[in-house]
Amino acid sequence: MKEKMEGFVTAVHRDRYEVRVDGEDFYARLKTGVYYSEERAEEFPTVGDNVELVYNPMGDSLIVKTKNRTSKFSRKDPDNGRGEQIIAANFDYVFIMMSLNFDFNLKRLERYITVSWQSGAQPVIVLTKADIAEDLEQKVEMVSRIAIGADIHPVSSITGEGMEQLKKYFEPDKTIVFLGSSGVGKSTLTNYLLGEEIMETAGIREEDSKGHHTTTHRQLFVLNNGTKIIDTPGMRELGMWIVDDGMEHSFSDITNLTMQCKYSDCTHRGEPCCAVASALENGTLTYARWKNYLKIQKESNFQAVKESRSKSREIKKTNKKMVRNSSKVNSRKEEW
Ligand SMILES: Nc1nc2c(ncn2[C@@H]2O[C@H](COP(=O)(O)OP(=O)(O)OP(=O)(O)O)[C@@H](O)[C@H]2O)c(=O)[nH]1
Ligand SMILES: [Zn+2]
Repeated sequence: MKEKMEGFVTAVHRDRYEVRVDGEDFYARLKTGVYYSEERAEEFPTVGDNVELVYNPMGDSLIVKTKNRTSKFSRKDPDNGRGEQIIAANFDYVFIMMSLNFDFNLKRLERYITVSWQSGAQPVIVLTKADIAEDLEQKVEMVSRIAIGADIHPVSSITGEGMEQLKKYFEPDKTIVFLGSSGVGKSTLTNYLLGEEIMETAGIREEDSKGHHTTTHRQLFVLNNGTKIIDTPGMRELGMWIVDDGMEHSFSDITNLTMQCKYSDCTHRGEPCCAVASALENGTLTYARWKNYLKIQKESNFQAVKESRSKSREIKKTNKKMVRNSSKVNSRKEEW
């Protein structure tokens, strides 16, 4: 008898998945007929995905369905037929972790915030190593100017500062994904919270005793209270993120300004009555933020142009007229 089960993916290996079903872990593989058939509709599962699988008592179970996602991090992947690689799925909060010492970088933070809004989850800014921060207040103030709509928590895993406020995110049934450079203190923070025995997992203890980082093997772990944490190495590479819609959130101050320009097609390059120019002049918008906005936007436009090009190639085969229109749109975008 084939038994169908539902679970979520806790780790992705080369061609094998770890799936947790009712607190028990199973190894599983993709069912070829579903995932590799010509007309397949199933998305490859990633860490955090809810999947259906058919239990196999003799070996690896078979994943037969990837359920719809509530949120996702995706990266451009030219090698993948879909042009997109999903790195994590179904999380509620993105802990954007940045240390308050040498790792502190507002430009990168603006990027992190953008990809977080894009993901569909709520960004939470966690500024680590508050104990060794210079100019703490000043830095928090700088962050608050760019982190529109996100809570900011300066914390220290050494002194415990700020930890109390973080606990509210660690609720049963919530999933938190960690986003941040190597060395910002993700493992230390997790262990700190574990040490307080709010939550712990066997998986973590196991790896700690070997002296390994908690992040080397398990990519999703479940705390005792039911909170899920996703910490995958894939989250560390920031390049090639898909950011299009996220910009409206993360740069909502600039989006609002551009709507106040006199001309609706203002390019903000010297037209009269340009709200962006005035804001730059009176200092309500910094040049650094404006430049970073343009840079991120340019990258995402570039991607949009590339995508519509490859789409138009597909269409070309069947409909030449549509291609003409689509290349018109492309050339307008490129002029920008
Ligand atoms: N002073 C201070 N040092 C910290 C704090 N948190 C972490 N560290 C130190 O920063 C270093 C890196 O911490 P990790 O927790 O390993 O960083 P990580 O983000 O997990 O790094 P990866 O696993 O490589 O992604 C270690 O030497 C920690 O002791 C903190 O709050 N204050
Ligand atoms: Zn303008």
